[in-house]
Amino acid sequence: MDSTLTCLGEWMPRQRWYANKGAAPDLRLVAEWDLGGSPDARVQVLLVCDSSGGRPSLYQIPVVWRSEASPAEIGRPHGAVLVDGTADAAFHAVLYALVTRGGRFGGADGPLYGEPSPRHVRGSHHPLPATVLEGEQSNTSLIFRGAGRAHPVICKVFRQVHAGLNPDIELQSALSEAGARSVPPVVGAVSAMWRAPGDEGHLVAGSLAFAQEFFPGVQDAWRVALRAAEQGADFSGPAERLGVAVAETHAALARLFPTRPATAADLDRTAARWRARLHAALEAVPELEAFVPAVEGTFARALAAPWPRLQRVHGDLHLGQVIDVPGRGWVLLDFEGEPLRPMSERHAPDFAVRDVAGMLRSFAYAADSVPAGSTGDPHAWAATARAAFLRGYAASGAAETTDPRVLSAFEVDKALYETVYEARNRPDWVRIPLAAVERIAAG
Ligand SMILES: Nc1ncnc2c1ncn2[C@@H]1O[C@H](COP(=O)(O)OP(=O)(O)O)[C@@H](O)[C@H]1O
Ligand SMILES: O=P(O)(O)O[C@H]1O[C@H](CO)[C@@H](O[C@H]2O[C@H](CO)[C@@H](O)[C@H](O)[C@H]2O)[C@H](O)[C@H]1O
Repeated sequence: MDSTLTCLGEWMPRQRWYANKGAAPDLRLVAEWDLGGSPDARVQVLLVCDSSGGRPSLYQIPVVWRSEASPAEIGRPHGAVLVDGTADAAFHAVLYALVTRGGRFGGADGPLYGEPSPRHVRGSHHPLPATVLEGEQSNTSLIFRGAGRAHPVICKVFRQVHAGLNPDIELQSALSEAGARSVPPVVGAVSAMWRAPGDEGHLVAGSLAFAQEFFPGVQDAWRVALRAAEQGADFSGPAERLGVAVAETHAALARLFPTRPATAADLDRTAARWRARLHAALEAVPELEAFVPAVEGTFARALAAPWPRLQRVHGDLHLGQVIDVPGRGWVLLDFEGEPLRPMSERHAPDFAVRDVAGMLRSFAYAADSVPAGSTGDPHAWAATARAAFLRGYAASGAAETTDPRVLSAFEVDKALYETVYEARNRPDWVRIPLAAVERIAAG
């Protein structure tokens, strides 16, 4: 009869959030918490360490143990029915209570606890059943539509978990508390303490879930921009407002968290990371070899230019991370940074130009995704959106503008990151960042 870990090992590689695609997971249980439920639906949160990749990764797997078959079944360890908690109403109810009302559950090494935000108005209502947000997500988000006057809530269950406060929670909570309207109001969070899977096994605390108000009926800008690019419809108005919103968010982050001038050591570290990404991209997509001299040239020109200050940033800004909310304006989501970057780097002050470059790459991504034969000229569309975004960013006067040589280098670096990301997750899309590197190389 299969064990729980065997069932998880067969199920995890089929999940979008499983990072080490192509390998069989090598799993070890690190922590588990019993979160109640009923005798027919026992709710647990498991932390499992996967050592199949180069670097061990710790995954959060909420589960529900049921006696009857379920459409969200993971497997049947020891004859019982093990269900994916994110698709099960019993886990939804516990999660909603944790983020809106708080609570604490003991574990062998430390507790799992929920904390509502001090600004969140606690409701006594019961949520309607949650739905899982569809889409290509690194995590799993649940939407609670709520009853009565309660606001809908989106709760992101982090799949890869790390010691320390998740930057998504850290940055968005600080911005929201400072009154920024460019992030959704915070509802609450879930954290836990566990023994780190390394040799020393010391006790650490980390984030498991983050809940914010959900804006219903708003499409993410990727879908909106893609449609505009397909139709050749002008996007310069929204792009310019988006530039202003990103600049104001950068300025707010620079007020809320420490900033410092870039030193020679920062430039060396950045250059080393650019080169490491170039090598990773070459391994994933050997066709890039022909463009190496041009890429190296872009890096060298940037390193000779003046550099901006370091500060906390979004870290993975693209059109899929922003929504244009009627009556509120542009809202930025998901401040977790790039999923392929180590968490220690994502917590550190960085260059705001990384976000600007990410958004510029995204306009180009939309243009390169337009099916052949559509009306309009997608590349002219992207050029107009790009110029409008940069105009908004500079005109707001809120944030530092960066030397164009430094911006170009961050754009190439982002395209190299995208090459690796797409090779691992969506191989059919690799042609998009590859074409970008080729264009940059052609000058
Ligand atoms: N507060 C919100 N209101 C409306 N839509 C949201 C909200 N938060 C997230 N979304 C939608 O969910 C998608 C995924 O959320 P995100 O935080 O980017 O998750 P992930 O870290 O898994 O990529 C976003 O692109 C957006 O479309
Ligand atoms: O949203 P995530 O933090 O999970 O970001 C990762 O996945 C993104 C794709 O979902 C990826 O973004 C790339 O594709 C987008 C279109 O789907 C495009 O808008 C972006 O410009 C492009 O980078 C992102 O790089 C990755 O970190």
